[in-house]
Amino acid sequence: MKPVDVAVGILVKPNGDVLLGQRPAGKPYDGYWEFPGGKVDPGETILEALKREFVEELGLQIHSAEEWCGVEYVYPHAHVRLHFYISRDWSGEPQSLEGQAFAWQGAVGVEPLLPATIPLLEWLEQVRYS
Ligand SMILES: Nc1nc2c([nH]c(=O)n2[C@@H]2O[C@H](COP(=O)(O)OP(=O)(O)OP(=O)(O)O)[C@@H](O)[C@H]2O)c(=O)[nH]1
Repeated sequence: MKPVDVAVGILVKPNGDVLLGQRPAGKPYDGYWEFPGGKVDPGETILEALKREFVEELGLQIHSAEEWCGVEYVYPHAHVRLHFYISRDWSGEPQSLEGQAFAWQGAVGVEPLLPATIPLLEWLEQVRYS
């Protein structure tokens, strides 16, 4: 399976909370929580995809974001290459434009999380309050 590039954004509030979304019904792993994002379209940079996904899914504008880390994971339905970005420079209030639930979390307490996303939480503790 050829890897698919996915742009994923970790939006951090000044108090350190991060935004998570729940995958809607009908998608693989529906009901699982993830950091918002989606597949990079052909001809698009990862940052462009990130900004587009946040507008489409949540009505949020990301003004700038910093590349943080990459994780590759093979699911039964896909082989993904996740590009995680951190942004503290965004505007708007999240809206559920695709019917998904979302939540700002301090210590991440929502469950279940997508398997590829779980190791990120520990790393995140080291940067979110910096
Ligand atoms: N946005 C996001 N996707 C993640 C995370 N962790 C993770 O494994 N993924 C995987 O990355 C892919 C994201 O693509 P997507 O949400 O645009 O695509 P999808 O599977 O819903 O399919 P579709 O959009 O073609 O219907 C999925 O395969 C998803 O399982 C994460 O934290 N955030």
